[in-house]
Amino acid sequence: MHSFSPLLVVAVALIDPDGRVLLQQRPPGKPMAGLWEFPGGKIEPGETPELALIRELEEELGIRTHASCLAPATFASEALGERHLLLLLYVCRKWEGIPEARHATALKWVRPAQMYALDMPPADLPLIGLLDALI
Ligand SMILES: Nc1nc2c([nH]c(=O)n2[C@H]2C[C@H](O)[C@@H](COP(=O)(O)OP(=O)(O)OP(=O)(O)O)O2)c(=O)[nH]1
Repeated sequence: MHSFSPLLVVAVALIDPDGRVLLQQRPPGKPMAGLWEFPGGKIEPGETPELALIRELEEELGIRTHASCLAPATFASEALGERHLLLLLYVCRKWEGIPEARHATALKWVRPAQMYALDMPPADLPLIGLLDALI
């Protein structure tokens, strides 16, 4: 029987009071370098999605949030080389600290409609319209 072992990734749309969303640019040397993505990363064994996201936000942006501030929004399902990516997208409007690019090349606050003009990973493209309707 074929065994399905997806790559589980958790990511978040941080939304500011003006309805803009934070994107970060993937650094050189990583797959999909230069593309604009939602902050997040792989869920490590034993982690819940929420704890993985809280950890990634601290590591990547130096901000702190709480599981109760993370609302499940939608997901992406996409072939990724030999693997299959399942990306769980949360939204978050409440955090502590000011995001700084600790891993990314750059950060950018954008409205969902502006995302169509940016290079984003293929899995993210179906998420843009959903975010636009949600915010
Ligand atoms: N964070 C994030 N990853 C995305 C998005 N869209 C998308 O296809 N991905 C893919 C890219 C990667 O294959 C995977 C995330 O893995 P990663 O390597 O960036 O995560 P990580 O922070 O755990 O990285 P590392 O420790 O392995 O370097 O998900 C997105 O919007 N945000």
